[in-house]
Amino acid sequence: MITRDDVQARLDALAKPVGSLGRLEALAVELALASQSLTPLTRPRRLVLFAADHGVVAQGVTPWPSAVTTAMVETILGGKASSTALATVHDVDVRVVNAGMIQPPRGPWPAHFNAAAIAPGTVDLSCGPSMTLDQFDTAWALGEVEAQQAIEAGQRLLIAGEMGIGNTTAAACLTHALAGIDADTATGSGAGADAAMRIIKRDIVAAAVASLGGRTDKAALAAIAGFEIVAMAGFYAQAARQGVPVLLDGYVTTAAALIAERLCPGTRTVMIAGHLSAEPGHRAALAQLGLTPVLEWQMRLGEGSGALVALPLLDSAGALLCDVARLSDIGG
Ligand SMILES: O=C(O)c1ccc[n+]([C@@H]2O[C@H](COP(=O)([O-])O)[C@@H](O)[C@H]2O)c1
Ligand SMILES: Cc1cc2nc[nH]c2cc1C
Repeated sequence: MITRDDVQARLDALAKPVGSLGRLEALAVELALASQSLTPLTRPRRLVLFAADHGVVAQGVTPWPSAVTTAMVETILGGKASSTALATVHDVDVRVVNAGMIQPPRGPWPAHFNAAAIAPGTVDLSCGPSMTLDQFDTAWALGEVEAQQAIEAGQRLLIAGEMGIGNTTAAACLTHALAGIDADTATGSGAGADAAMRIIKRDIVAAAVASLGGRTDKAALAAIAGFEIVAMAGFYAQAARQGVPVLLDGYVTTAAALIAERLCPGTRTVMIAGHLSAEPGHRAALAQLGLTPVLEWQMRLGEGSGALVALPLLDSAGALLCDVARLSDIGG
């Protein structure tokens, strides 16, 4: 078991004044602890993008139609999305998973696309449970298998990203239920809700979580989650089981991380927070997991984009631990 003191001692012994690399040293500590290695690797790495649709879109919680989920997945598969541009420039392998879209992307599908769709979108969570327990288990297993395949392919760092119109409503419900913040703080503008739409969204979040009566067991979480969110939770849990670090993206991936930590305590030990999303509940969600974001850049895209922008800083932290001589080796 590598402790914080072990990593700090190694950093302090390097050929540099103690503490001279500031926050980068704190990030190196996080990476070493998450990897349980004093020489952690950040390559090769993979982004798995989970996509799904949300029945609650029918309530007017987002200005975008569900068809945009499909259009964006087609753009991602075509390598023309923000996420794929960032993944390419940072040497990140990409896979795309249809966890439950209403309309699958047009074929032909490339080999890096997993077409396993649980259902054509969730049930509207304002009308009843968004998914069955069986669907929850299937979504969880989908994420677990993606993580396991990535690890068996030699990936040393994993990122989950998501695409799903309406999924910030599910994320707000989960954060309200699991991070102890009220519905108003948990509810943001998502992909562009205006003030009136945000009030509708907040009231739906408040009512859905109130109907759980304080429960946060698997059945309760299944009632308010989305297929891509549960799949990401399974992905994180499997990465943790294998001791492989995960770099979190924004509000939606952190909602998945909260589910993983609730159902598989200890999953958070492999997590590093890439950035603080502009969604107002994100800070509390990260605090619940004991995480400090690398960047605070007011990003709110999803698709793994915030994690990808933070990634070069993680590479820098890893390079310190792997490639810098000790002061004692240079006669200092
Ligand atoms: O994760 C975040 O921090 C985040 C914040 C705002 C929006 N999003 C993305 O926007 C979409 C959901 O927004 P909405 O308003 O339709 O719920 C979904 O595709 C997410 O990837 C993601
Ligand atoms: C265009 C668009 C791209 C996205 N990527 C992630 N969420 C998104 C939401 C929209 C609306």
